Amino acid sequence: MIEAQALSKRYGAKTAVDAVTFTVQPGKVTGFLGPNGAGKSTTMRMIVGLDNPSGGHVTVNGAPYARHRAPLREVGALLDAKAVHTKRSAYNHLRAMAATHGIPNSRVKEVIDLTGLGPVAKKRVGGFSLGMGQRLGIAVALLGDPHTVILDEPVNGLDPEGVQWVRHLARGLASEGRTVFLSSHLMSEMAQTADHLIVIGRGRIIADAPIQSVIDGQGTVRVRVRADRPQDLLGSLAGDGVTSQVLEPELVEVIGVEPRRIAEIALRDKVLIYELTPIQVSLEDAYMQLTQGEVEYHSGDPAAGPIGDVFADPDLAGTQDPAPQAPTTVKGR
Ligand SMILES: Nc1ncnc2c1ncn2[C@@H]1O[C@H](COP(=O)(O)OP(=O)(O)OP(=O)(O)O)[C@@H](O)[C@H]1O
Repeated sequence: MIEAQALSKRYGAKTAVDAVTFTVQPGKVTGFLGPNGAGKSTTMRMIVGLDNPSGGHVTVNGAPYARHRAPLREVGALLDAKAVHTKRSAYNHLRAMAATHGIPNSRVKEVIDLTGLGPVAKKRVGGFSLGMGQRLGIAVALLGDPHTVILDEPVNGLDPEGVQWVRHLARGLASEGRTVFLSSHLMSEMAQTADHLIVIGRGRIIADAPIQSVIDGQGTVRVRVRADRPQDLLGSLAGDGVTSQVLEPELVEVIGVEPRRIAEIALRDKVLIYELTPIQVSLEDAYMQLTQGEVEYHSGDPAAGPIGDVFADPDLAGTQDPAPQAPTTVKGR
């Protein structure tokens, strides 16, 4: 179990983590989500004693990380796979780590098999691909057979088989009663892996709940509608908080209006509806809504700026796919 109490980290004038209090429970996979720069890695680093808190405290399995006599057996962490720059082979790197922590060689072989590193175990780590480095980082995290596993972006660089493997690994560790805390920007993956979510924005917790509650809590209704006069229907549906997107000439997606209300308005306006399908809101939808206003580093409009200028080059005109129609917010119902 991980317990953080008013945990804070400041770097000069920047507050990276702002008095967060949370508990990561054993027997579950807890996902840690948040926009770039929200404070996820800093929080994870403080949990394993790599950064000192500016305020508050955090314990793992009842004690601060540094107080554990055999920390690798308590907590295994993958924090920065690239940090392993060594001329050693993966096998020797793991053996050295095992030796300094009193872990038998048989466990080294086990984690090599578990992480699929067998074919490259004798190769120098310096020549590893991102994905192999990531697998080695996970092997290190699992070396001490720890009760608590912390994985920062574990699927980064992994191929689809590797992504699926991490999912099964995380679920398997949790089903054995271990505490599993992992971050990822891949919402579809997180949706399949996590039981519980902690969402952080600008250093503060903005959600801490079972995953389904996070999705349901946003109260978003998304409905696909096929109609003979969709533009007329959209005009009548327009209102605050209502967003629509034309997908095909007679197919629109409406966000923010219940299906029954759409049908009532269509009936009143004599618009023929021949499909009305509520769509399951995704974790990504819920996350985007939850973190609106918490994103510090915004992406630019790809149609503008220097890249947009390239597309505007007459020599390139007509060589690009047409841009998809952006969602429109319609107001004034
Ligand atoms: N060593 C440091 N010195 C100064 N500022 C730092 C340091 N480490 C992190 N920060 C800042 O603290 C904030 C939180 O960073 P952190 O890496 O924890 O975010 P994150 O949620 O892990 O982001 P990402 O998703 O991009 O990995 C950022 O604004 C970052 O620039």
